Amino acid sequence: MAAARPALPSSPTSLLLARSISAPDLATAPTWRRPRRWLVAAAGAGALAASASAPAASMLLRDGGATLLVTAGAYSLVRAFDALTERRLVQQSLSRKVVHVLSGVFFMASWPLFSNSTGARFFAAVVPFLNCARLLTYGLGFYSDEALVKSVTREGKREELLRGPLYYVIVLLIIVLVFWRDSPIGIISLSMMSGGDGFADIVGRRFGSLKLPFNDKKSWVGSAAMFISGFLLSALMLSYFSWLGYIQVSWDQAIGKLVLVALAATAVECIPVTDVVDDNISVPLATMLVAFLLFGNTAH
Ligand SMILES: C/C(=C\COP(=O)(O)O)CCC[C@H](C)CCC[C@H](C)CCCC(C)C
Ligand SMILES: Nc1ccn([C@@H]2O[C@H](COP(=O)(O)OP(=O)(O)O)[C@@H](O)[C@H]2O)c(=O)n1
Repeated sequence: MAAARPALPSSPTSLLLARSISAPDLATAPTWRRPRRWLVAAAGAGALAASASAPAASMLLRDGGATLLVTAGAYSLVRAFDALTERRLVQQSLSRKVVHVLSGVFFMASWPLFSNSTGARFFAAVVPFLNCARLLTYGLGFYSDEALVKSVTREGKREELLRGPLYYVIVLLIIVLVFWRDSPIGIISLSMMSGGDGFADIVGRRFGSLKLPFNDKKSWVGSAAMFISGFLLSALMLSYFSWLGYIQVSWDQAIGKLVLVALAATAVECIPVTDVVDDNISVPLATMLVAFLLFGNTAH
């Protein structure tokens, strides 16, 4: 009586495995040549795991690639302004502020490069984290990076890296981890810090002859530039993320709320507390508070 034929495995890999010993051989093959049941089961499990984790693998690949790309972008931005400052095509104080504006805006604009996985924000957070480490390393003098110092400091002193620039990048890290791209609070806070505060300096230094009565270091024009650029950039970035489907914006209410948030951020920026709290801390914190009170966690 012919020996009972073992049931052929059904999953793709185990079929492949079994095919290496064709079906008729299975019945007559000596025991040592029959695939062990555990081996067939393991191969089947592997095939199932591989087919189930394909999307996860592609997300991992996408997030890893986006992290590398944005990190390279950050490095290139600083290098570009180092070259412009070196060739005296851009003043050092202007270079710092343009890097201040562009790094926040470009970083926010890069967020859709990352996948929809729950871990995507942690990949995005790697970029400000690496720049934190970079600013600390060079600001504390463990190594020197003249390009970085020239493009993001006013007086070319490495210790300056440990104040404004470091606070700025820490705020970027917090915004990515806490709010990410599906909350208007982070988008508006980053817009006010990068666009608002950045243009307040750029415009105020040039045209700000009429100083504020309560703060002779700031001007009416600079504060107006803060309000207008912060409001416009916030509206632009809310539109960007809304258009991409990350948030829903009810513009009939959002515009009025954005005006109030921009007013609050501008008020905080112009009060004379810079000696106590850096603008890169006070402006985003004030914006987060007011945006949370007005928007909650939705942009309605
Ligand atoms: C100069 C900066 C802050 C100083 O502000 P303030 O004291 O003058 O008010 C900004 C420092 C930027 C930092 C060196 C680089 C940050 C890069 C960012 C995390 C990612 C940008 C990516 C994008 C694609 C360019
Ligand atoms: N509201 C403002 C803000 C800045 N500014 C001008 O920009 C310069 C730098 O501003 P700031 O001290 O806020 O600079 P950061 O602390 O943002 O780097 C000030 O000394 C003013 O000349 C202004 O005129 N009005």
